[in-house]
Amino acid sequence: MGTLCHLKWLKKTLVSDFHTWWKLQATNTTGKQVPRIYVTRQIPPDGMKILHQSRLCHIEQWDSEDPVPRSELLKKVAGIQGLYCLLTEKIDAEVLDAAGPSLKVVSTMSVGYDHISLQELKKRGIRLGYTPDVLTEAVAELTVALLLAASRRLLEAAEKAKTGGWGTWKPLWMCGHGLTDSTVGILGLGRIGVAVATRLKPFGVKRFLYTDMSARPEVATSIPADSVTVDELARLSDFIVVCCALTPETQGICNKSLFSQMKDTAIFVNTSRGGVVNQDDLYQALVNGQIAAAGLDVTEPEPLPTDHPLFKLKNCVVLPHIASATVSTRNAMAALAANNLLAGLRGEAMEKEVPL
Ligand SMILES: O=C(O)C(=O)CO
Repeated sequence: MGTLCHLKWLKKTLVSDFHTWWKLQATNTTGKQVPRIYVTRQIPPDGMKILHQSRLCHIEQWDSEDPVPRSELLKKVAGIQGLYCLLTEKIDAEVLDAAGPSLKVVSTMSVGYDHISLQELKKRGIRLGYTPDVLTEAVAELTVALLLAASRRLLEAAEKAKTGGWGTWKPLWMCGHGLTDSTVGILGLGRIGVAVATRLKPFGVKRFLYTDMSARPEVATSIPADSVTVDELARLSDFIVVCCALTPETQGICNKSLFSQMKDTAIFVNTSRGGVVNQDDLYQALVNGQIAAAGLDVTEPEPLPTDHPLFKLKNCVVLPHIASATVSTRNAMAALAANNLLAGLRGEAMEKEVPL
């Protein structure tokens, strides 16, 4: 056999061996074909354990802390039945077409699903699982921490202390704004908005206001919080906390109009999605002293480039989207997403499913 022929034979053998191996991988111990799923990242152990122990599916994974490159995702989804994804993956017609008609379930390890085209899923009859509730407390806690960091100038003050800017105790130095007797406005009174209000109440907040797509009297009375328009929220609040989902209605809702009506002592906090805020307008409001300070856990894009003007402002605290980042919360999210995926593959009701 000539060298070329030999190489061709070797390639054919390897390819055929790969197909045999692949078929073996995609069967369970009873020899039955099992669904193939793709997991787009390293996920917390509780989620992985549930997927492995189910023995219900053959798992392929992007085994990295960093997002799967788009080209790799498009390749890997071909022929899968289930997709376990994160908020960093845009799941649109291109991905769904690459997956093909075998795809039955998408499960995202997030409460937000603005990265997924619901319309495209619906068109193809694909079900969607998500992870509400399990992260509510962690996100609310971080929202309070961020609010305090921005309003009491924690990062600025700590930096001064560390770098020799701490001269002596000065009556007018590093003064911020406190929650006692304040009015707090919540944009989006869902589970997280309510949890934030509950946590802020013991700080002595005088009045809670909220704006939502429609009034939510049942939850609002438990705080209590008054329903107002966006303009009233802007004018009356000492603190505005954004807790709404990113939808076509909320895209860019925090803009020049909102910031220009806010008090110049007011603090703006966002732990929902960066797309809710017009960042150029926010930057101008912070630079021009239209508002006192901002705390952002989410930005557009993410990560926010290190040379972004918002990073240059003393009165803006930017965190790298860590609101749900506690060990137990991330494990709970991973487990819920895994259980949703498995339920979907079995054709059963998911614990948390987005109605399409
Ligand atoms: O679950 C989500 O949507 C997040 O933003 C994670 O904190």
